[in-house]
Amino acid sequence: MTSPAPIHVIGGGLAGSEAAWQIASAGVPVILHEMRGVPGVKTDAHHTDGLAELVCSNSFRSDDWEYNAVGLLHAEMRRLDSLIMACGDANQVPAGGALAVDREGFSQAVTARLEAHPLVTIVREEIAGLPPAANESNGWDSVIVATGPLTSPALADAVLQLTGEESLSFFDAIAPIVHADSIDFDIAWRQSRYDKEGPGGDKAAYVNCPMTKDQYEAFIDALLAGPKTEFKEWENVPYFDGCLPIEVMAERGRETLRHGPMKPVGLTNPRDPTVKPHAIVQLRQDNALGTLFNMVGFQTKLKYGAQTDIFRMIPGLENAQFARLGGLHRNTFLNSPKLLDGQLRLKADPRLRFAGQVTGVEGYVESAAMGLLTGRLAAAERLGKPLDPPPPETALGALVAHITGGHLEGAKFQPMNINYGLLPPLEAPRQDAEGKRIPPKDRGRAKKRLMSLRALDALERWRAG
Ligand SMILES: Cc1cc2nc3c(=O)[nH]c(=O)nc-3n(C[C@H](O)[C@H](O)[C@H](O)COP(=O)(O)OP(=O)(O)OC[C@H]3O[C@@H](n4cnc5c(N)ncnc54)[C@H](O)[C@@H]3O)c2cc1C
Repeated sequence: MTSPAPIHVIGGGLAGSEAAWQIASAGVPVILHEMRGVPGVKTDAHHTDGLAELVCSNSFRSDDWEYNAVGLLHAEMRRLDSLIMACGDANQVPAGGALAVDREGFSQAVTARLEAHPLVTIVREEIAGLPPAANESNGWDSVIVATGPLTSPALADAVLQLTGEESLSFFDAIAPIVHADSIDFDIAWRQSRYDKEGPGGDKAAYVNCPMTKDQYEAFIDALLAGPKTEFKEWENVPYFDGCLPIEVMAERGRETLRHGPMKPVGLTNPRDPTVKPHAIVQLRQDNALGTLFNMVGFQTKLKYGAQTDIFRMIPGLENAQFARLGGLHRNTFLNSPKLLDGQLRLKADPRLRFAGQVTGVEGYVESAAMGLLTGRLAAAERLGKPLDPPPPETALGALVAHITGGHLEGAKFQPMNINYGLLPPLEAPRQDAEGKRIPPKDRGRAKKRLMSLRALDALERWRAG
């Protein structure tokens, strides 16, 4: 039997290494192109030539599959023979409930496993533009682009040419995202400014959180005093006027926010219609499922711990659970909901699949997870047995569904971590398996466990075909 033509993977980071492993494991040859290792060529964040280098923290975050969405993603990836998880597990260092790894040992293990695989060829070179034209045997008809948040400029420019101005971002400006079921609707209410109807006919698209003068002043004090993350020298993220960090707006004057994202006009608090709030924080639906809301205009460089403390000062958000916190980073990522199909192929040139952070997922584990999926999808296609992605009840399927379609149309697409809000909602259980009443305070946690069990069950059914 003749061997199938190879698949090319560009970028040997978290996503590309995992994709290459999955392709080779399916019996398909793979050529992995990584530019680090060429003298003088590297990104601003990488320091070594090792594959799957962790550029910052050494943590894969929580390893708790029952109650944490990233822990669930770990569990799903382990069941699908993930190289990144196997090397992470083999190189773990003590970190409580988190999975943290010895970064050098981890990267060396990934590199060694790939180098030793007979179907993997590693080429140290930059692909400095669109991949070459395909012929019958060179394999360039199936390419996975996994070049990460710091994709080399030559390749990023070529993708930009192919997809158009609005399609590739070089920075993210992320406002915090809150789980809808953690908002206190005894305080917050739904209404659009001036009851203006949206294109879908909705006059109550926003969630509004009112503030008195004292609450506003205390909030501004906290914003000004809160610890901020510094930019690295090379990051040099420009502040665009439309998306200034909220604390920078506050620094420009104590009233700036009241005339900007927190302006209290065109809104009436139904519980106190005659009193005009001094300021109002608005949240807008962020995903098609309606389980997540983003804080409008609240992009921030505040440190994560400070964000939760300060944003829980907002009336209605005292018990907010954050699906993700805000940030501003250098980050090359596609407008995936517009550009990619459900197989993570570029609609404008379907021989190109994208994987990793460049697709608009965020984090080591999420990036590797997208590598795992694209590797499997590309290998299945090469073998003439196309595969559907896992169902959205799984963490893997939920991530793909979000970046390729679950993000709300019209809203600006911003990178996303895995979280339970991306999975189809479930009613919080009132009783446990033995029929014992679950107290209301424990129901959210019980719901997460049910969602995790549902996910692993759905994954097994998908795996069984
Ligand atoms: C400074 C920084 C800090 C971060 N810190 C964290 C953190 O602490 N925790 C976390 O979970 N996530 C973090 N992230 C986010 C993200 O999860 C990681 O960047 C992750 O490595 C993304 O995986 P990836 O495979 O998509 O990209 P990468 O791991 O960056 O891999 C991309 C690879 O492609 C190569 N490459 C680029 N262009 C080309 C080309 N044209 N030809 C050939 N090769 C090319 C690069 O050299 C690189 O090896 C951070 C990101 C940045 C930028």
